[in-house]
Amino acid sequence: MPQTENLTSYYDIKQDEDGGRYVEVHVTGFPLLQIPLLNKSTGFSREERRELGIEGLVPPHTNTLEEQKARTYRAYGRLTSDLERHEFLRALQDRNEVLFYALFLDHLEEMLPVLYTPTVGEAVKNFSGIYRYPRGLAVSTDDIDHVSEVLDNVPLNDVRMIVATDSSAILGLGDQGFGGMAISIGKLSLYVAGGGLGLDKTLPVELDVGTDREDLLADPLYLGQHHRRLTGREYDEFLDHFVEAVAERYPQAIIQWEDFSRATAFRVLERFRRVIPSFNDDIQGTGAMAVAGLISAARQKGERLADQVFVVAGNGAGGIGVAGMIRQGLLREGLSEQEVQQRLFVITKEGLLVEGHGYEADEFQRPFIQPREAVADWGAGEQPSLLDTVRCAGATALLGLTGAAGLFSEDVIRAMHRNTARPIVFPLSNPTSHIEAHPADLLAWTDGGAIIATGSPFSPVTYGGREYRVGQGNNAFIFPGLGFGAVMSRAREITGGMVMEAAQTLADFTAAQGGPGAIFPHIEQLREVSQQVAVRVARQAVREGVSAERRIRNLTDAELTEFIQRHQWTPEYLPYRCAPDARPARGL
Ligand SMILES: O=C([O-])CC(=O)C(=O)O
Ligand SMILES: [Mg+2]
Repeated sequence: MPQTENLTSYYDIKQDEDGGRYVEVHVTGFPLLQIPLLNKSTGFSREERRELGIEGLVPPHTNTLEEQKARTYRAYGRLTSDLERHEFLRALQDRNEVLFYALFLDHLEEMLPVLYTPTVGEAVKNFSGIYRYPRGLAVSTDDIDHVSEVLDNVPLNDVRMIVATDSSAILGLGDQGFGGMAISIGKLSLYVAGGGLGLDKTLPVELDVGTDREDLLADPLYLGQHHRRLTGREYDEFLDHFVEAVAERYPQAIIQWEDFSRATAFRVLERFRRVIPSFNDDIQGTGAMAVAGLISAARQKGERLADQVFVVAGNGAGGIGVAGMIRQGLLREGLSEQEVQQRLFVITKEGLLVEGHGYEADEFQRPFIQPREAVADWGAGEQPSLLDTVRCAGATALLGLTGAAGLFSEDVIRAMHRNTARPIVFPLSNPTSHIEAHPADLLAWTDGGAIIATGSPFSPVTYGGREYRVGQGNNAFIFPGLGFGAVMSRAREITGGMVMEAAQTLADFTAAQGGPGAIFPHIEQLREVSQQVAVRVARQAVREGVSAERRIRNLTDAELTEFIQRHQWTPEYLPYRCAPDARPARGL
């Protein structure tokens, strides 16, 4: 075990006599410049350089953060592909985090698609090729019996938010092995940029249980474990060890489960959600986002959720998660279970989720299985197709979570358009290459009537001389606020009520501030949305008695907002001082 000497932390944030904050660093000299959380690069003042032993190690001229941003943005402007831009920004993050977030927040709309969906999909696929810096924790099958030692190696003392994936269903891209780490990293950068969580409070995790991809297994340059995925008891034990070790090292941490295939997503969530506060982003985050968008879309038609007939294409974690949230939304509007069943249809790869095809074996999709009688008079055979279902059920809202590019064909959309002048169509699969239909086609096939939102970003589309903004229905509008609200309320559990509250907040925000015709807010509003989501989620945690944070129990709404704002991190350079006990390391 390596000696950690007596260093408990690399730095402390302190206050001077006048109440000004400064950073007291315990590490100085060359190593200080190697820690992205602390490195100000050319931003160190003359005095700091002298005191910290880095004179001569950075260029002579001292830059302000504004100047550094301008310089970096100019270099960024010279790049020619999105993957290159992604690598550039990630390299900046691994060098100087304050500058990275300052730049990212200034250019959120431009850079979100580069750091996150859709380009993050490319980063996942190419991860072994672009790997550079040890960001994030790899917990692999080699570590199964000493996960706590592995966690002890993480140089962060107070992690509150972990995004963990086993990479079995990354976006709509399927099994991606170790490359899924890029998703955990990307999601957490949104927690910081969008939610305002502190940099040192986040930990990306790749749970490397192996991969079933032959091409990866055969590739000596692939960086993950070269064996097939663990399954069954071994898999469960692996996760048990991981969760146990997290709870021990970071007792206040929340886990966001990300991109697990349906076979494990629901099981993992149920197994751990009361053991450690956790939620599944694809089931609950995507579900909440979709319901928020559907509320906004129905409102535009002067209707309610309960007036729609929903077809959800996809029975993975996202599809079943969305169906579950729609069901909750409909029940909340006063429909009975039976009425919900008559208005909510799920489509699998084989066709409608209907009785008699073995779907019953999966308890999580059971609530959405249609009884045979319901489709008996459709004249559509044993298992109606998507088109049959849209036509015969009279669908007015269609959501895609299949990863199947082009699934929403002209036939399907025209059939919907016969059901309603304003079909709600959300092709939500990510990245863009896997989308079920393109917004321009959807508008063309519905004479401009479709109400559209996509999971990946799209530029506005012109149809019939009018410009249509395409709302981005991405769980990025939910998870940073949901997670941050749970962190701030120190929630012991993330309840269904908290998730529903996040959805309602997003819908309310869109109505109030999204602009005319908006189904989702603008991406630049991400921080505002996330803050409101965090406040209302924290309030809901108190209401449900799951908040362990005494300080917020009796706060008014305004006070709670103020409390949350006060804890939101924003990128800035604080002055540095050298800790009295700091001992610069000498020589290699
Ligand atoms: O990552 C995204 O853009 C949204 C998401 O969770 C997914 O598609 O799996
Ligand atoms: Mg996901």
